[in-house]
Amino acid sequence: LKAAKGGVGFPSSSLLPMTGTNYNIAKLEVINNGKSITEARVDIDVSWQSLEYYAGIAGTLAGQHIQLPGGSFAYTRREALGVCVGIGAWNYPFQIACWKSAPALACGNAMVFKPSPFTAVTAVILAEIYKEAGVPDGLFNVVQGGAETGTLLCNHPGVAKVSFTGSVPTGKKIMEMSAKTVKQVTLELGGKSPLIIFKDCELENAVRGALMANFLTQGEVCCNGTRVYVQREIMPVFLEEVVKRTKAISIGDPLLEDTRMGALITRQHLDKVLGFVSQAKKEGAKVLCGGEAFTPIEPKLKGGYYMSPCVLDNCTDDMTCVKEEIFGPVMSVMPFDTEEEVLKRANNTTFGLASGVFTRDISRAHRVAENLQAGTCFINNYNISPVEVPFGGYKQSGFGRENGQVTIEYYSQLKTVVVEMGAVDDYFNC
Ligand SMILES: NC(=O)C1=CN([C@@H]2O[C@H](COP(=O)(O)OP(=O)(O)OC[C@H]3O[C@@H](n4cnc5c(N)ncnc54)[C@H](O)[C@@H]3O)[C@@H](O)[C@H]2O)C=CC1
Repeated sequence: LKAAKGGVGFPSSSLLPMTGTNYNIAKLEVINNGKSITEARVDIDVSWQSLEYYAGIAGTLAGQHIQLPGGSFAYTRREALGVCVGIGAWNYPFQIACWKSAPALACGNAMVFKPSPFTAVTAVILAEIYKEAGVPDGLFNVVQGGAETGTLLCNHPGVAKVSFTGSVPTGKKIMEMSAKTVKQVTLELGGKSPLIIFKDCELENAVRGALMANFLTQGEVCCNGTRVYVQREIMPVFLEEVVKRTKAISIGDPLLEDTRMGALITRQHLDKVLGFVSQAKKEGAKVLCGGEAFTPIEPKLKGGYYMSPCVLDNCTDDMTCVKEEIFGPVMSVMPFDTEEEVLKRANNTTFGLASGVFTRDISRAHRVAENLQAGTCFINNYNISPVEVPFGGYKQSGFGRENGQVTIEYYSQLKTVVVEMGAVDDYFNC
């Protein structure tokens, strides 16, 4: 691992060259996960930005001074919670480890991080980086394992908080286990987010946005906008463009610079995603492109878990592909007529992680953003997650936030200190 890592230290400029520490971590992330090197590099950039951001915030943590009658006063101290557990999913292994550990350490906590067993490697690299940067032993720890290890961590009486990224069913279990000793919990769970495209949109951007909303990391992105609602008048031209571009996505060796879609995480997951496409066909959806297992021409990639990105037409709100999280490169497209109607349909889900709207009408854009029941609404773009901006869900997509200043609230607690400057009341007359 050390050899693969190459260099030492955190860079301080934005997007780095294709050599050096970041590139080597990105390469390992590709091997870990199967995503393209281009995306992995962005993940690693976002990760070090998270470390720098919270390192900067650490020195600004402060309480409040509150004047009371008679010269007395109170003040608040922002204090650490103690040992925090981070449990990660396999889609953004290094980034999730950074998004959890950076605010945790900045608030003075220790973290025990458990990566997904499918992507065990890069969290260890993060531990090595912390060590080389001077973090004392024991402050950031990586524990490997699956559900059993996660269960032990969540039940441990010495743990103050669990921050979890993963599926809704596991999130519910984590909450139940944490309740036994009243641990604080942050849950970043799944989604089935709506992307609403109005007829007055800038079409080129909307089409690019739909691709951004569906096909990053082979579609294995929790906040993806997989329910694409398109206003009826522009449906034919939208479909033509989106299908043309989806067919042009280069699938194959994720370590090559030109590749834009790599392999899914496991054979089992690939079969599950392909199963969703078959089910969609049975329920009446029309496959406009993709949705099949894909074999790249390079002999070494035969047997890899590749599939062609899929656009489904003729979808209706009651179909399985529209209701359930697929977590693969499958976009379901549906027509709508009015704003009121599409908002009702968009909100008719138990999830609430993200949402998006494309329109040139600024009043409508903000009205739609206000009325969508989701933790994030992207206007005229999709899947942009700068570290300064809070990220998290509504409804069964979870609670608590990652990124942004607000995350400090989720990794610290307030102590109130009350100071009496006068005499204590003789309340009991004795
Ligand atoms: N909201 C968000 O930010 C994100 C959500 N996800 C969601 O995660 C899912 C895919 O990721 P997976 O790794 O398959 O999810 P998962 O829920 O199966 O596993 C996530 C993590 O929890 C651990 N785990 C599993 N059972 C556990 C238990 N009983 N107790 C404690 N830990 C346990 C796993 O080992 C893994 O580290 C998708 O549904 C996706 O939507 C994924 C990435 C980001």
